[in-house]
Amino acid sequence: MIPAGLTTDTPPPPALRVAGLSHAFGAVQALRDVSFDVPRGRFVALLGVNGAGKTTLFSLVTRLYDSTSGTIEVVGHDARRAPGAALARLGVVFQSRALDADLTLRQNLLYHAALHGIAPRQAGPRIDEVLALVNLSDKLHARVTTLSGGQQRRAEIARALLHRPELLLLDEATAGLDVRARADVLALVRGLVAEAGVSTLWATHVMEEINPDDQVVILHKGAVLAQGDARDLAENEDLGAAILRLAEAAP
Ligand SMILES: Nc1ncnc2c1ncn2[C@@H]1O[C@H](COP(=O)(O)OP(=O)(O)OP(=O)(O)O)[C@@H](O)[C@H]1O
Repeated sequence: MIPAGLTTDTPPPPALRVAGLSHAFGAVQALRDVSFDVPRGRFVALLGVNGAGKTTLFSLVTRLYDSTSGTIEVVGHDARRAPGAALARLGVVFQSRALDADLTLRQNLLYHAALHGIAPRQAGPRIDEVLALVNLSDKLHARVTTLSGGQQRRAEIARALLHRPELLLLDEATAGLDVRARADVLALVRGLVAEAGVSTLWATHVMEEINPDDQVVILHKGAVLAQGDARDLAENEDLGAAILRLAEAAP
């Protein structure tokens, strides 16, 4: 007999669950027992200075490297046991460029649509859809080289959204942009979270990019120093100390 008000339904899995994840490059321990969740529909900031392990973490989640200890689940799908299902729900914007600079935006996106197995007939409308989401509809036939740095980043985000992922990973997405373009890209991603419900893991070393409503995971020397709501930063001594240590460690 189930008491009134309770149900047997299990809660839906988070967009991303990382549990006990470790990774070494030879003698270099890049990640140590890292655990955190990205809840559905949330913006989670992964904060860490250079070398903290953010890119290694992304490489493991995207299966660029095999994870041999710990687990990674994307919307409940184990990245190791069911990589196809996990990767289908994942969109990634890496630090390195993913678009061919000499091709037009349309040519680039058609190519990536084909890589994702999107049928040619569906690709056109899907490209229009993602370019509208990143405010680049008027650049469909522009060559990537003619776009500004901020527009190129937005185009990379459009590419990552082509297969309608539930989870978006962005690795230092504002790196190399001027102040205005940084703010535009960040506002765009926050809009995707708020309006399209895309769960997001935003890796950064810039504390100013974090809002009080965000959840924060602080990664330092491969380990999670602290995690929690950003608004608790001022009151939470552990988190405050972690931020301080992080700032002191920054180059
Ligand atoms: N392919 C590799 N071979 C050996 N060591 C590596 C390799 N990739 C990363 N590392 C090391 O692992 C640690 C974590 O690096 P990682 O690139 O993940 O950090 P990061 O937080 O993404 O920093 P950055 O923003 O500079 O890329 C560092 O000590 C780095 O030197």
